[in-house]
Amino acid sequence: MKIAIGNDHAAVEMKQEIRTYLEEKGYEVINFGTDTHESCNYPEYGEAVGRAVAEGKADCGVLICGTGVGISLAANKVPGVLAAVCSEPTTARLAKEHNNANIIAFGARIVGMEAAKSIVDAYLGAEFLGGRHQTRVDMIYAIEKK
Ligand SMILES: O=C[C@H](O)[C@H](O)[C@H](O)COP(=O)(O)O
Repeated sequence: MKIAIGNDHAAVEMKQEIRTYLEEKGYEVINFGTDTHESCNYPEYGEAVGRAVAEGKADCGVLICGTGVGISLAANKVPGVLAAVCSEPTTARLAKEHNNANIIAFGARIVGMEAAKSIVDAYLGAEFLGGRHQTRVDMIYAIEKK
């Protein structure tokens, strides 16, 4: 499974640790940066990860900025992306089970490292449940076509 990962300057250490954590679990991680503390603009990284997921270059994505909000907003502008900000594991699990989110986002200034790992684990361990949830996800994608 390929996971695209991206972040801004607020989340360099957390990205690096989550990247290593995922690689040690056997996932292939495609890093879109940033990898420096120089102030940068999160839309660039949200879009890059969003496009990688939407184009099938990655199976899903992980985005991290200060709060997870800005970088997920940017990713959600890419057609085909459903990026969900999650600050705890239950929401992360349900973002997959109910919403079929293909990107999970969180904030390095909001959650600690262990919580971040739990969020990622909960998301990656979940399966989309389909059924009534498929109907609703289809409705979300239909909004892109209006
Ligand atoms: O939603 C946006 C993110 O939290 C950014 O990481 C944050 O706005 C960056 O702020 P600053 O440029 O003050 O480090």
